[in-house]
Amino acid sequence: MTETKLTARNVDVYYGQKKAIDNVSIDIDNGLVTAFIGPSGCGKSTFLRSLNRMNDTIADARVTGEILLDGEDIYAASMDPVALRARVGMVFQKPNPFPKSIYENIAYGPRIHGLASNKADMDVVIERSLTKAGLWDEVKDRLHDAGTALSGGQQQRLCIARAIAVSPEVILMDEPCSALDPIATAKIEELIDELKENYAIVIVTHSMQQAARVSQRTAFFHLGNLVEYGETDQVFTNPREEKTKDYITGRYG
Ligand SMILES: Nc1ncnc2c1ncn2[C@@H]1O[C@H](COP(=O)(O)OP(=O)(O)OP(=O)(O)O)[C@@H](O)[C@H]1O
Repeated sequence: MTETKLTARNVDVYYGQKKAIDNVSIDIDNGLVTAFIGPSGCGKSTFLRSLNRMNDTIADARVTGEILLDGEDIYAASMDPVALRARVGMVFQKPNPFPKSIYENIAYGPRIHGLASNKADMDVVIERSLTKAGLWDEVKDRLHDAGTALSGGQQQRLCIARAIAVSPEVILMDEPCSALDPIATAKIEELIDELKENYAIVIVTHSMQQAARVSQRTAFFHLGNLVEYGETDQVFTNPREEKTKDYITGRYG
């Protein structure tokens, strides 16, 4: 039995006068991976960013409608966006470690959220996060080296470890493999598969092969609309909508 983690109801997102997302409603479930696919500019990243209020950081962006996390309105005045982004973490297209050590990259979040009261507790959080991100064995002897000195794929796993360190409930990934080679991509995909047991994961991807490999649900966006949402197998093998069919058969995009 899956349980709904995030619910969007009639969500519009505007940049100034321009509507980039039009009346999207979707339930995102725990314990599985949901892929957002669709042609460039269809609003996948915009909608993803509305799920943890990252659009707040873009001047001009405005979100209307309702987004609920475990039934709680994330746009309510009482919701602290910093606390929200710990619960709904994000991994970006380009790995973006802080210009600090591997250790400090992960320690930062738990420290500001008060999740480790002393060095021993922090060490446990660091080891646990790096282990879950599949990076511990590769970096355990050089935790004080710069995060930016790692390979691209390792940096992306470091960013995943950083998101995990604050015990999120949801992890949003915006094309997390687009800057990585096939081997590093395969590692991240394996990791996503392992992580889904404990989190709701949403991944924006340009690669339909990747969506088919890693996700259990797929949402197809087109021109700001959510055209089709369903089990990944169904969307790819038996799409309900003509537009979805055109996209997955490569007729446009
Ligand atoms: N910061 C911004 N200011 C103004 N318009 C924006 C901004 N970000 C995105 N847009 C516009 O909103 C629409 C949706 O863009 P978005 O980046 O969400 O699409 P996408 O599906 O993620 O595209 P891609 O796959 O190319 O990353 C596009 O028309 C884009 O030009």
